[in-house]
Amino acid sequence: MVEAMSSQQTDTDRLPVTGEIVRGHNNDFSLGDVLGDGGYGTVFSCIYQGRHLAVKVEKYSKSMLFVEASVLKAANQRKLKHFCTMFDGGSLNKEYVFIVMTLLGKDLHRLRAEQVDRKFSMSTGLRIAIQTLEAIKELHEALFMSRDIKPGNFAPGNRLNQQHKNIFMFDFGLARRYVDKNNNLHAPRGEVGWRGTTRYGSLVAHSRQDLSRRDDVESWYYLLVEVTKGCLPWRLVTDRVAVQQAKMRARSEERASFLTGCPPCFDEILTDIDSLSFYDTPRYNSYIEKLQKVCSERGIRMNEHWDWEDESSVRNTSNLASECSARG
Ligand SMILES: Nc1ncnc2c1ncn2[C@@H]1O[C@H](COP(=O)(O)OP(=O)(O)OP(=O)(O)O)[C@@H](O)[C@H]1O
Repeated sequence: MVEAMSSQQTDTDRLPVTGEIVRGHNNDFSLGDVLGDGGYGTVFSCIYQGRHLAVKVEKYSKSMLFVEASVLKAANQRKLKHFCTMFDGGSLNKEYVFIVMTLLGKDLHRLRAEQVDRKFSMSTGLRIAIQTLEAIKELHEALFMSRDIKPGNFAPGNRLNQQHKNIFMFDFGLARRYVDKNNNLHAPRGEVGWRGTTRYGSLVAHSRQDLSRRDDVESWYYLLVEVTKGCLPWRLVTDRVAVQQAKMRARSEERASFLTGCPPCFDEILTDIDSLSFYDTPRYNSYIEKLQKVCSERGIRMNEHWDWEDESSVRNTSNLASECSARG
């Protein structure tokens, strides 16, 4: 649907704007409001035949949308629950490429920032953790790894489409197949460049080594602590080496304070993730079962309201910027 293109910048590169019509392989789509901006493109809302959709557009020469399209195609063939449906896609000359997909709600990074004290309830946090790990398991079963697991790459579905109870994974710009054409696991390539996001990167990523499925799960673990506890110790640290050191202390002398207030099974999950090597298949089900057990012990039902569906837990966002810099 969307083909690989040259990485060379062309002088025809441009992005369409709201009101413009983009022509897919099957249909034309009129671009609505801007929902978000990414590295090389923009995501627009779109209504097509009464359906609420999102159109992600990237400049032609910079685009990685062909990777994204491959992931969604594999996910859709398998009817995976936590992935958008890709309805169409295309390109215009050498100007831009686009894909048309399921419309999602705000991402989990933004939703947490809008909560009182930037903190989800334990109910919302644990249920996010379970669904995001299910999504990672599905992605891995489709033979891709994300290499950029973080709250900003997950979002609930849209209420307009009755998908608001389901958390979706999106943005596969850094995704990679971890098997070759014969379905054999790729061998580690030795030292590679940094990929992903400093706050959620695994220790292997910090040491610039090649990533595997276990690194997605380690990144998920940082997401788990952040969405349940409300923050990570290195939230205000920007220097990558200092973040790496903080992640190492969180496993040794600062382990107790890192996991203060967390259910005891978080400690067991971290020990287990740290025991995995490059080729191992992570024990997703074991972690999901542990988190489900915590939910049932605390009387948390899987279909409860999310915090963001409850007006009283959403704060006035006018002071967001100053509080963010104070709290990280
Ligand atoms: N299907 C969707 N429905 C609704 N909003 C979306 C959808 N996909 C992306 N967005 C919004 O657009 C923003 C940018 O999307 P995305 O992260 O896919 O782009 P990107 O270019 O890869 O971004 P980045 O450079 O931040 O990695 C997201 O944060 C999100 O708010």
